[in-house]
Amino acid sequence: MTAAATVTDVTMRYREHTALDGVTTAFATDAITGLLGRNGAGKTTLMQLLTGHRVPTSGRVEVLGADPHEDDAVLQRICFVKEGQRYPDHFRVRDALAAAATLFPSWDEDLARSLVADFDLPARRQVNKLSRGMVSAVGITIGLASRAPVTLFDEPYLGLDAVARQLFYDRLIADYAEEPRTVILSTHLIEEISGLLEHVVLLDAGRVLLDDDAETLRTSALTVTGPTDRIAALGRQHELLSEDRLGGSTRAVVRLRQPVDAADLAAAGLAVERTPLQQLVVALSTRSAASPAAAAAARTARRSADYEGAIR
Ligand SMILES: Nc1ncnc2c1ncn2[C@@H]1O[C@H](COP(=O)(O)OP(=O)(O)OP(=O)(O)O)[C@@H](O)[C@H]1O
Repeated sequence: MTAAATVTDVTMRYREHTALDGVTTAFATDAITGLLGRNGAGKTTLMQLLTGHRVPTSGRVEVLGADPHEDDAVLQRICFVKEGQRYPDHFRVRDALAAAATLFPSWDEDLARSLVADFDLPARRQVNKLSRGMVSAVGITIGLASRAPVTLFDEPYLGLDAVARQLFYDRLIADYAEEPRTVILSTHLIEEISGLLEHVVLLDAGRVLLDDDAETLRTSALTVTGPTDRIAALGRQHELLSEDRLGGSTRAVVRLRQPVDAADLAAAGLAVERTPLQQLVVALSTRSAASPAAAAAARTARRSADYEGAIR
């Protein structure tokens, strides 16, 4: 993998609070990465470091081969779309877009116009008179039309309705296909975007809990329902991330340690389904909160890439 951005052993402290704790990860060039994690996990902080808005307490951040905090040329190639972005009071929509057009060398005016039309944005209205969702649409328009080689969206959908969010996802994937670039997207609406993601970085309390390609993750876990004793037997061979019991039956999210044959599980009276990414993220984050020791062990255990193709 060639990396557009690397983060090496980065710790970020705000006075006594450690927001990021020894984070090491990389963001592949021309890939869409989902930066996931619970509230306060450290996603925005990591994005602020990647975009030169903050300097880490320790560790190294490199974007397009330079320290983003010290390199203006690199900053021109990074677009950061933040939740709740503020604009100068007098700015109309078209002023915000015109300002962005001067900032980003790869700005695509045609794309900007078509997004303004798609989102039904009133170009002459002041941004601070727009609805919350419309302000988000302005940010999304800037993020896409910037065509910046590294584009970060930090929960960019605040107030956007389901139709507008789908429009964002559709336009993102269409434009990315035409002009591949490095996209880092932080969101809590995991299921909505899971189909877009090629890679997932899951943060938990300032640490990397999971760092893997999305396809590997999709095949690394199963949701299995059946008699509790058989699920317990499965748990001796694999890792049960979560269990819900109802009478003598249990439904469990199982992280596979070695390949399993779904037909064998079915023959043993177990119903098997794929685990949606959101459910896997919830199960991993919940387990980590319940048992920090288990989470630490999991972090140092084999990456789930080792389970590639685990479901036959
Ligand atoms: N300027 C700051 N001063 C002090 N603490 C901060 C500051 N910014 C963030 N934090 C703390 O650092 C931790 C990580 O915050 P961050 O905003 O990076 O999380 P997040 O994953 O983006 O959360 P959310 O999903 O809720 O947006 C939180 O505990 C937060 O309270």
